[in-house]
Amino acid sequence: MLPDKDGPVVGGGKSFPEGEDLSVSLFREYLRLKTVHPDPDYGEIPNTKTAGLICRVVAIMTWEGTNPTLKSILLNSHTDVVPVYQEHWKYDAFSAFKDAEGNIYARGSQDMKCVTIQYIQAVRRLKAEGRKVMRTVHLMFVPDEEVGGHKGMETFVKHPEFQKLNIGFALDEGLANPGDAFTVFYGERNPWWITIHCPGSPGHGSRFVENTAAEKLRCVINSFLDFRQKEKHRLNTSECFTLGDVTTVNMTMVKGGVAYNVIPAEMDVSFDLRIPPTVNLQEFERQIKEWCKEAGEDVTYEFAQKHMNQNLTSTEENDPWWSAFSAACKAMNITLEKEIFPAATDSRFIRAVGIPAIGFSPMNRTPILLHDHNEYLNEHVFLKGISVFERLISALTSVPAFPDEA
Ligand SMILES: CSCC[C@H](NC(C)=O)C(=O)O
Ligand SMILES: [Zn+2]
Ligand SMILES: [Zn+2]
Repeated sequence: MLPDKDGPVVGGGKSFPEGEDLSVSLFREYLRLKTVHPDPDYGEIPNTKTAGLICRVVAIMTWEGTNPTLKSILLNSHTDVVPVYQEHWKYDAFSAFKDAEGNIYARGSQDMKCVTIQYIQAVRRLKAEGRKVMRTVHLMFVPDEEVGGHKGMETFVKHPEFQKLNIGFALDEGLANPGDAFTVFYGERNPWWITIHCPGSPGHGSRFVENTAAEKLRCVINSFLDFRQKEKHRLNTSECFTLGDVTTVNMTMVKGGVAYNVIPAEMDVSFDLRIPPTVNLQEFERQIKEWCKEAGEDVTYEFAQKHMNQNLTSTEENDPWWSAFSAACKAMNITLEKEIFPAATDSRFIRAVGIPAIGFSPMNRTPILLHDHNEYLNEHVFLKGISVFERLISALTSVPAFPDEA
């Protein structure tokens, strides 16, 4: 249940700084909760901690529409945040310190505790104005997005409780935009995390042993990094490309060897690949197979992540959801920049079950600081975002019934 009027929802009974907007106080209060990996505290669930169980909570708040049989709107946000290197922060990363310019420093201030509170406050304001919505709104708070979403959204989208929500359209996180425009994401690159195993002949470190693991490893690394160079060049020489339009390749782990003078029997290398939805994934895997074959005998690969779904959310003007979203932004004089999200969010699981989803965190004139040291968000940008969500929620909940919903 959402409260009807302004009043402390989080941290009830606490006094907030005098003169501060209540929404800002609630935001800072939420930032102080340590939902940080590797041991996020998702709340006090009786007996789970004492029983030594791992607690993963999905919370849903519902604002029922006047026509609850119609498809609903999902406002999704994750509750966890990534760890910090506290020594590199100007302030305690969980104190939500606000400086003289109104910049609020905290882990999660951009990713994505701001959006969570903005959703809640937008709904609260609409309700306080006595507004009714035609389509039902669900606010969903999910754990574990930052560690791949396996025990969070990936599992939950397959649950009957999720299906019962009858979601027609979803909003989820986006990224800040340093300029005046706001960025919206209508798709994501597929993450592939791959390890290549290079076995070879062992022997004494003083000899020219044939068929060594290192020679194969070198060949594999060259193939992947040559491709990386080409993609980087493609990005840097095209005016209209963003990171989401090219494949990134990063070598992130190398393993192998036991001593200076023992030629190892195996060396392994791992890569983080992010592949745009326009790439033919089967062909790309064939290319990887070819690189392994060229590297030598018995070079094999295995995936730790291999996402194959390439669903995109329509941003055509004749799409009713997009048309409502973009018209609301136009009415607010907001310029939108449409992009493919370069990393992976919970939207990929939502799109994979056929629900259109837009990644949107309303933060313009803000440097992209997610996962970075000194992540911050200005309170005025944060407050503007609440008004933006008010308009968007009104517009999306008013999308007329489709023929199949009547
Ligand atoms: C592949 S699961 C990991 C998810 C993580 N998401 C973000 C937004 O950093 C990533 O893209 O690495
Ligand atoms: Zn996030
Ligand atoms: Zn994140």
